Amino acid sequence: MVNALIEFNDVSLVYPNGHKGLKNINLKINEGEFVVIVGMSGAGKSTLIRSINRMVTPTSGELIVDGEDILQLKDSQLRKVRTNIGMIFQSYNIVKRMSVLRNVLAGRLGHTGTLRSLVGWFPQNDLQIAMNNLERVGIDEKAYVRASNLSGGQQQRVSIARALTQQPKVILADEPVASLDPPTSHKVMKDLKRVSREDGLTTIVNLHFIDMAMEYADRIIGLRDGNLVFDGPIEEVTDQTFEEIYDRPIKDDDFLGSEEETDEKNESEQV
Ligand SMILES: Nc1ncnc2c1ncn2[C@@H]1O[C@H](COP(=O)(O)OP(=O)(O)OP(=O)(O)O)[C@@H](O)[C@H]1O
Repeated sequence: MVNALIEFNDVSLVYPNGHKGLKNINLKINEGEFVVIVGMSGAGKSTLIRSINRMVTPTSGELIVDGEDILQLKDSQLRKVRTNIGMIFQSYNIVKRMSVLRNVLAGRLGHTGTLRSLVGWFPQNDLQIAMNNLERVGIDEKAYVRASNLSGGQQQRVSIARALTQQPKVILADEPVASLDPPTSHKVMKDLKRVSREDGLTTIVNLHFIDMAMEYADRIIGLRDGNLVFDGPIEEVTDQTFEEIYDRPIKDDDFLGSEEETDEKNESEQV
């Protein structure tokens, strides 16, 4: 049976300045789904994603994550829920002066405890989990390299490996490829989709290019001005769907473009 892992019931979020970031959102996301959220800049994509681990806090409604209304949780309970949610950001959020492996091991923090990790002591099992995840995204040979020496695409793979090492149920990815060139963007999205599938993770990704959304989503959620204006499987999505979500005709700029091969070495040199 498919269970809803995440459920928004009439969720709204009003920012302190009075701006309505989310307006009465009703939404169910099932275990194992790969959902892409699309919408114009300012539509509320980040707000929606960041509500799920309460990086921002909705001001009304009910937001159930893995059986708990996270809007009712106290700090310690919230920390527990967050260990089940891996986060991937546009800017990678890795510690550049530390090794790749150390960055990935940070994914074990919720399991191992901060004190142990501060002194750099991780159980052998954690090391194995981290190395295995580096291997899965193809950068295990970089484990002992300083993270600052990696290309953008490689740094984003480190952050994917870190999220996996957390052994979460949910991955939230907020514009994960917005800083990467088109071919690297496709490679990173392919990795993310593959590992999510392999681990049966529920994955929610914000993307702002139509072709990327169409290529990787199982299901598209469209936001416009804080409202949910589309929710359906990829098979039901047409150009017109995007025109309705964007409230304007589609333009060339809405497409990221070519997936053609790139030389990752060149990419490393640029970063
Ligand atoms: N802390 C804040 N205080 C007030 N308004 C905010 C705050 N954060 C976001 N907003 C506003 O809420 C709306 C939704 O922002 P959000 O970042 O969720 O949009 P988005 O769809 O992710 O856009 P983008 O693609 O540009 O990142 C925007 O109008 C934004 O200006």
